[in-house]
Amino acid sequence: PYLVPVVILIVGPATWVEKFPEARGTRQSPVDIVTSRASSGGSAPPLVWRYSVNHPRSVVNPGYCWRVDENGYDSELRGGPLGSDVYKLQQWHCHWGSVNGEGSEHTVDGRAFSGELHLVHWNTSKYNSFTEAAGQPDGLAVLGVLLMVGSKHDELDKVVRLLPYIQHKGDKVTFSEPLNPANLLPKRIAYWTYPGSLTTPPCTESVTWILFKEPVQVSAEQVRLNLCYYVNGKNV
Ligand SMILES: O=C(O)Cc1ccc(OCc2ccccc2)cc1
Ligand SMILES: [Zn+2]
Repeated sequence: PYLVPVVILIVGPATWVEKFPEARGTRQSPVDIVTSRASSGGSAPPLVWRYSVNHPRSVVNPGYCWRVDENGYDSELRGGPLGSDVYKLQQWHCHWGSVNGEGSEHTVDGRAFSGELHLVHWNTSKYNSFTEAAGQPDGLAVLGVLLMVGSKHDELDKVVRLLPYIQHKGDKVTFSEPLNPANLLPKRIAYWTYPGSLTTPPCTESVTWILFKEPVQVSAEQVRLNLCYYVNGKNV
């Protein structure tokens, strides 16, 4: 019998460990949140945040989904699991799936959501730059917001309506319409938190994850707009 050449093509997360040893770590994200195993918050102080609203922001196509850069404008996230350090919003971005209902990074009791918004903050009490903080175990704090299909999200629409103008990787558009990132968060601010990592290479274990329990609703059209523009950063 002739020998059939067997080529095993390993792509995606399975190959990340080769290039990014951190991906082999013990606090890798995302995870499935097993709600029955979550301990109660105990006496953690309240999580508080304040964001700048009226400043120019840029929406970028980084090659996956989209990212909004805060361009260093003032903001603060403190309290909750963050000890006495003050964190600042660097950027926020989203993760969408290619099939509705399967886009989130985290799952809750095995259930995936249509998408997940990440507001990425860095520890300004201890570090001098985002890049420096991104390499430290207490360097980053990411607020995670689960997205489900429902009514249209007006604040998020300020970004979604710009997507047709950044269809290719590297495209960027700047807008000055007032936008309050706090309006992207759910009404109820109960959350799960755990020490984790970047969910994309270099998978550095530098993220304190804070995932809100209450999903936020976005319209089916908003999901479609995200899906049709961002499947692996290529416009489709
Ligand atoms: O939100 C996430 O998925 C985690 C995450 C957080 C921050 C992040 O920043 C990318 C980055 C990391 C290190 C240096 C420069 C840029 C990339 C991913
Ligand atoms: Zn993310």
